[in-house]
Amino acid sequence: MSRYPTLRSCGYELDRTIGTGGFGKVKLATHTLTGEKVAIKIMDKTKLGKDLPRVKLEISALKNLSHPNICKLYQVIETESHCYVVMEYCSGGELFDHIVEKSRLSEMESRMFFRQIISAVSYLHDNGYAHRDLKPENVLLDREQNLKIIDFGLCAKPQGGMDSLLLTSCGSPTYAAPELIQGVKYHGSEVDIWSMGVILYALLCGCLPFESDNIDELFKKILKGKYIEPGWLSSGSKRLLRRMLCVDPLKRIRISELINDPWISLGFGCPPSTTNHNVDRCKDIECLEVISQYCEIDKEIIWSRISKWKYDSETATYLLLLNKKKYGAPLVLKKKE
Ligand SMILES: [NH3+]CCCOc1cc(-c2cn[nH]c2)ccc1C(=O)Nc1ccccc1
Repeated sequence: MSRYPTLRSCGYELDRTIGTGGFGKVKLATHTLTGEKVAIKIMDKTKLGKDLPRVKLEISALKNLSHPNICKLYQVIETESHCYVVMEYCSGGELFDHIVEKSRLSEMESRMFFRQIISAVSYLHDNGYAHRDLKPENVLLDREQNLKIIDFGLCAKPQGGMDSLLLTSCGSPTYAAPELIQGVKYHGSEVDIWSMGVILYALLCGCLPFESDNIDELFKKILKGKYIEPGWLSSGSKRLLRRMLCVDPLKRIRISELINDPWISLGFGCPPSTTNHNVDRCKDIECLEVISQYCEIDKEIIWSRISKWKYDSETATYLLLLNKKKYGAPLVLKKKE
């Protein structure tokens, strides 16, 4: 008997655990109607305590965000004891494992991945959010090696917009900016740039710029901002890393400069895309037709309910059908038993 009967009754068949985090675990599952694989983050509300508001924050952030490099939200299921967040399954796993597998990536492959991170983070910042916990474990790959940023449990939407200061110290020290670990007031956008610098270093070098088993040693290294520049790094990548891993947040490169940095456009001839994507909120007649025939309800009535974006079972079915269409899979729903 499944430990989570709610999920089975909501149309999901659970599979193996694919991750565990501060808030609970993430399990692979199959959406019965469409046959699509999903990742379900399972949180026990009775154990979340003071972290419950962060879960609510992550869910509301994900409901407002729609970008090809941000892990999609499909459905939120809440019971008295648990919260289930149904998300996009990223079959390529963690970027971290991809780097370890290849020991380090070529400059071109690093650039291909890093441009996608820039595109997602600039979209985040433009929408008033800072992630604040960017690290290779929170960067996944889908089946086509597109990059997907996850875990918005520490994201912030400063009340006064991205120019107002934050104070909460959060995220993983290894990737955390000097001002964040010092506990001084900081701008969310600036700490994200630092973490992106740590990720770019990991892509190009196959190791981390600041590491130590001793937390005090680690803090000292971060506050000093000194790291090894392996011989294989090009002058362009060294210059960019120095501008991102700059201890003084006021002198650190800004996202607008990063987008236009020449190293980022090398071989692409143009900066990464920063346009706002809401392709998932489009009205797709084909997908509506499939749901309409299945439910025997007029497709305009179906659309009037889906376009409220309640992230209920109808939202999940529609978004998963859109996924199937994008990958050229047949648009069918499993027959009712
Ligand atoms: N560090 C990631 C482990 C948890 O994995 C996920 C988390 C989320 C997630 C968590 N919060 N928000 C989204 C969404 C998707 C996955 C996922 O697909 N993981 C995976 C897939 C294949 C192999 C290995 C791991």
